[in-house]
Amino acid sequence: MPITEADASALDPDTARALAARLAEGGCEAALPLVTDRMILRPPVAEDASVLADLAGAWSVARYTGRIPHPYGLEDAYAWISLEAGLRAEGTAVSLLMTDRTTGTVMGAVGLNWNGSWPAAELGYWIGEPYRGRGLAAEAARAMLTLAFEPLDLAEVFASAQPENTASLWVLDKLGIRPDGRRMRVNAVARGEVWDHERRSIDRAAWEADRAKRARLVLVVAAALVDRDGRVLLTRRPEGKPMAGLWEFPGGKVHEGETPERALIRELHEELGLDVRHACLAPLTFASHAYPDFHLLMPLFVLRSWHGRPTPREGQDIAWVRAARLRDYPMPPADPPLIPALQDLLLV
Ligand SMILES: Nc1nc2c([nH]c(=O)n2[C@H]2C[C@H](O)[C@@H](COP(=O)(O)OP(=O)(O)OP(=O)(O)O)O2)c(=O)[nH]1
Repeated sequence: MPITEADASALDPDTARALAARLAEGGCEAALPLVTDRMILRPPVAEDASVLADLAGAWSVARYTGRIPHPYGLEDAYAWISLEAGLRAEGTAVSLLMTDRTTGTVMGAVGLNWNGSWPAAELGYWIGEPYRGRGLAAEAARAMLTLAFEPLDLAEVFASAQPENTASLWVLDKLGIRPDGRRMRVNAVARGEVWDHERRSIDRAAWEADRAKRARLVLVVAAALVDRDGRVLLTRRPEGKPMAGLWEFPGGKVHEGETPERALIRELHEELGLDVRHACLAPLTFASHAYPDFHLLMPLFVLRSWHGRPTPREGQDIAWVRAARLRDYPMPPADPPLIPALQDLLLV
């Protein structure tokens, strides 16, 4: 639904209350926090003030954002945290910190604000200097689109970026947030300027089409080969393949007309020169993971007996790894959730 100026900002108190309830943290009815492959996106709290002041205090952050003043100190961070808590509680905006899923480190912030533009929301984000170049802003912004169109049921998300801010333009392009022929004015407090920017937006229909494309299921089958010492065979994705260099369980795509078991027997022969019998394949668990352009569904079988010695036939490195050490090997993002099932099986 295209948003016109006349539709905008008709946010009645009941709608705002409903949106605030969906943003409240706690039960599984609530939308927050958001979990992505590498991050937990959660509201800021007072304890975050000093790290926020450090990260957002850098000119490299302030110069491209509208709302962050420069210099930016501890008091500014406290004020922002309390302002955002108020907006979230009243149901007119949500700002979340990008935190590392493993360490909890705060890396940046991402927000939606529909105060005055409802049912459209403005998307904004910034990322601290040490955490750039890893695609984190796009990952966080994608989660915000899901938040906007699903639990919050908004109709459009819009944004803008300075023409020389190529990293930010790349994020918007990647998410399908495209120029919509309109302009928007941004009050850039750090520079004391008013920018007149190309407005970019994505509406619900475009977001749903993109999501449907990315939901295409790809069935891959893989095996955890376990040797007599209880070690697991990992193979390293060779150069030239997507995710080259990461360690994975041997296997591959299930072809048309194949069962997962037949496909696995074929792949283990092609990749490692092994002969495997169907009866030796024991199902263990599965991975279900949303990659940017497809959804992976991957049953994982355990195999303790085979004919032949694993011999890499596609130039890949191989490693026999103790169950307790599996996390030391960088894996595709679909794989780490498989590790606990293997450790339960193999660690006594
Ligand atoms: N084999 C395997 N693939 C994995 C794992 N984890 C994971 O995300 N994948 C993904 C990577 C790829 O996108 C996809 C497997 O595709 P592939 O390209 O390796 O499969 P294939 O051998 O059939 O390749 P090809 O014929 O298309 O070249 O599954 C894993 O542990 N093992």
